[in-house]
Amino acid sequence: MAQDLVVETRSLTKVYRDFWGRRKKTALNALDLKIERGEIFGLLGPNGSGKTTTIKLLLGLLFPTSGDALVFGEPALQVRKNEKIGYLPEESYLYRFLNAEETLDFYGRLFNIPTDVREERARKLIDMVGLTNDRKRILREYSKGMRQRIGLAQALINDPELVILDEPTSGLDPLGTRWMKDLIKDLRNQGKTVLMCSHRLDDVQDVCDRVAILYNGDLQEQGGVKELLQDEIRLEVQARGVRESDELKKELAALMTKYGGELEFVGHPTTTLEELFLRIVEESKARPGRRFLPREESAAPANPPAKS
Ligand SMILES: Nc1ncnc2c1ncn2[C@@H]1O[C@H](COP(=O)(O)OP(=O)(O)OP(=O)(O)O)[C@@H](O)[C@H]1O
Repeated sequence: MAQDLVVETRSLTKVYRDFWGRRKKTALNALDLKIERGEIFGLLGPNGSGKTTTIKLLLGLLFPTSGDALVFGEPALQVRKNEKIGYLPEESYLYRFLNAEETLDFYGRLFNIPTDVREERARKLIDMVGLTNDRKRILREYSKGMRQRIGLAQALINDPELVILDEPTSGLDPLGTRWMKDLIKDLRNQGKTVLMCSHRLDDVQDVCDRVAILYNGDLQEQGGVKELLQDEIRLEVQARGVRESDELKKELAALMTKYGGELEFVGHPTTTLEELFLRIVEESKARPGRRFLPREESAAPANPPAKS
C-alpha cells in the first residue's frame, strides 16, 4: 500500500446471510476504493446501496465475505487502528443524561487520554462546535443540530487522522450546514482525511475533492468532483462592468461562429439559495428590525440603468 493511501479496498465484498446462514443480500460487490491522505472523499448512493456496510467494514465492525479492506495500511479488522479514526454515525448514540463536558470526558477516557490533555481538548472542541454556553446542559435537552455538534466533537476527541462522517449536515439549518462544511474543510487543512456519506448532493459538491457513487452494492463512478462535473462541450466566459444588449449578443454570436462554436446564452449568473439565505441573515443581524417590504423587490433592479 502506497504511503499516502489512508483507505484501500480491494474487491471488497459483503454478503449478508440469514439466520440459517443462507446467502441473503450482496450489500457490497467487489469494491475497489482508494482514499488518499488529506482529501475529503464522498461516498454517495441511494438508500441501501452499501455505504454503511462499507463504513462498518472499514471500522472492523463487520467481517468481509471476501476481498480486503486496509486502513493506514493495516487490515480493517485490526481494532488498534481505530485509535486514529473519528466516527460520527448518522444516528445519535450519545448518553442523553450526560452533559457536553461529561460526554467528551467519557470518550476521552475510552481512548486513555491523560486527564490534563483530555480536559484541554474537550474545552477546545466544545468551543469549536459552538456549545460553550450549553456545556453543562444534558444532551436530552439538546436540539438535533446541537446533538450533531457534540457528536462531531466526540468524533474528534482522539485527534484522529481519519474522520468518518455519516450524514454530517443532517438536522442542521443553513447556518449550521455552512459551519459544518467550513469545519470539514478545516479538518483537511489540518492534514486530516475525511470520508463522508451524504444524501445532500449540494453539500458533497461544495466540500468533497473526490467521490465514489455506489448503486446496489456496485461501484458506478469514482473520480475528482471538478473533473466529473466539468462540461467539456461548453465554454463559460464571465465578464463584469458590461451591460447586456442586442448588439453585444450579435457580436458575441459572430465571435463564437468564427471559432467554430455557437452562442447559447448571454445573461446574469445566479447565486445559490444558500448564499442568499446567509446574506439575509447577516443583514438582519446588522440591521435589527429589517423587514421585507414588497417594494424592496423593485427598489433594486437587477440591471440598474447606466449613469449618463
Ligand atoms: N444486517 C443485515 N442483514 C441483512 N441485510 C442487510 C443488513 N444490513 C444491511 N443490509 C442490506 O444491505 C444493503 C446495503 O445496506 P446499507 O445499510 O449498507 O446501505 P446504505 O447505502 O448505507 O443505505 P442508507 O442510505 O439507507 O443508509 C441493503 O439492501 C440492506 O437492506
